[in-house]
Amino acid sequence: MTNTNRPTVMVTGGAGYIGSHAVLALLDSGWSVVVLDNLVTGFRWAVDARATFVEGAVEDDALVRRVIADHGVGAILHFAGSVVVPESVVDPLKYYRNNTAASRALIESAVAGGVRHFIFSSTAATYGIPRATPIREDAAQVPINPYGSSKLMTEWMLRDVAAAHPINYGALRYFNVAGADPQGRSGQSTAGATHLIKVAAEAVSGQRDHVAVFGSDYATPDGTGVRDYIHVSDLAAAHVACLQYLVDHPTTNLTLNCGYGRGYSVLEVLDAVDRAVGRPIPRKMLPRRAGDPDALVADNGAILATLPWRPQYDDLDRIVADALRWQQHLADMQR
Ligand SMILES: NC(=O)c1ccc[n+]([C@@H]2O[C@H](COP(=O)([O-])OP(=O)(O)OC[C@H]3O[C@@H](n4cnc5c(N)ncnc54)[C@H](O)[C@@H]3O)[C@@H](O)[C@H]2O)c1
Ligand SMILES: O=c1ccn([C@@H]2O[C@H](COP(=O)(O)OP(=O)(O)O[C@H]3O[C@H](CO)[C@@H](O)[C@H](O)[C@H]3O)[C@@H](O)[C@H]2O)c(=O)[nH]1
Repeated sequence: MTNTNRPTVMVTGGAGYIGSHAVLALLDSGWSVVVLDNLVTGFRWAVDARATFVEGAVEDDALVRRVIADHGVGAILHFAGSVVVPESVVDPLKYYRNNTAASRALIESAVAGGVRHFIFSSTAATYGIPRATPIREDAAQVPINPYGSSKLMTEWMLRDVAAAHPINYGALRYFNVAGADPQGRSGQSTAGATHLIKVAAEAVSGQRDHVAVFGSDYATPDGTGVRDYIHVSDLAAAHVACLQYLVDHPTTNLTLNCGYGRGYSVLEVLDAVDRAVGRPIPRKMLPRRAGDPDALVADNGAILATLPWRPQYDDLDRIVADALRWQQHLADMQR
């Protein structure tokens, strides 16, 4: 579709965890989608058959410009990137290349190709250690790792580019994304996961013999880290709502936290997993992991006030159940 109200959407990283759910949400809402992904951590099978798939990198200027022109791309949802915080500490240049520099190239191609709308996967990691929680969008952004810095620089590029060129943007700062498509069409599939709920799901399916609890001396009610877990399908729906807003308000930009505004501790999450499977999954109390803040909880007042988005799956047990079901599906596929 090249109609300006419903432009074709290019989804970078659409073969990855969050991107594949956004592709489903866009397609289910009637948008035309072309996915661009180099499959470094994504999976070709994760891309719904209704979308066009192009294998390639966002920093491949010639390819990206050809895709924009050939498909009449009018909006980009940019999920592609490197996402492992501890890896960013040991290999920061990878993150400045694949997140910051690659995004710079993509944004330049977008401007050159006349793309009018751009949504960027930002992160609560741009806040660093918050002074106050819940965190508002106007809180200081002082990232404590290269991953967060690489993402913050992309937010700055978008701010400056939108002031200079006819493009508007949404910077969506995700809190902790978890769960899987309730219809079982996608989920978190990358091996070697570090995310708590994914790690716990691997322990349930027998791929790990325990879950490590990193730190029990945090300034939180039970001493373990507190996070705001958002169901990936609610997050995907927020992207569709954001896109429609950008199309309807072509001179407005949005920077929005994506979370439920409520935190759960590591132990509360593991209790939910135990409840779901009806047996205790072994836990090992370990020292703190480097760079983990005590608590990260979103103030989600802005997204609720701006978009018609309302969470459908704001329930830890539901998030855990969907994650476990997807993990079982992956295990069955590997058999
Ligand atoms: N998972 C979270 O909790 C979380 C939280 C905050 C922000 N984010 C952001 O959300 C986005 C998606 O994360 P995810 O968890 O789905 O990760 P993911 O690794 O599953 O998805 C990333 C996708 O991008 C692709 N990709 C990577 N580099 C590319 C490049 N240069 N060109 C083309 N494709 C490339 C990968 O193959 C993969 O399919 C990332 O930008 C991440 O920083 C994730
Ligand atoms: O095996 C594990 C894994 C995690 N944790 C703890 O669980 C909490 C959540 O950790 P994790 O799931 O790894 O997420 P975060 O480190 O909070 O980071 C995620 O959430 C951020 C936004 O809040 C994103 O920017 C990052 O990309 C994403 O990895 C933290 O307190 C961890 O210390 C454990 O105790 N054991």
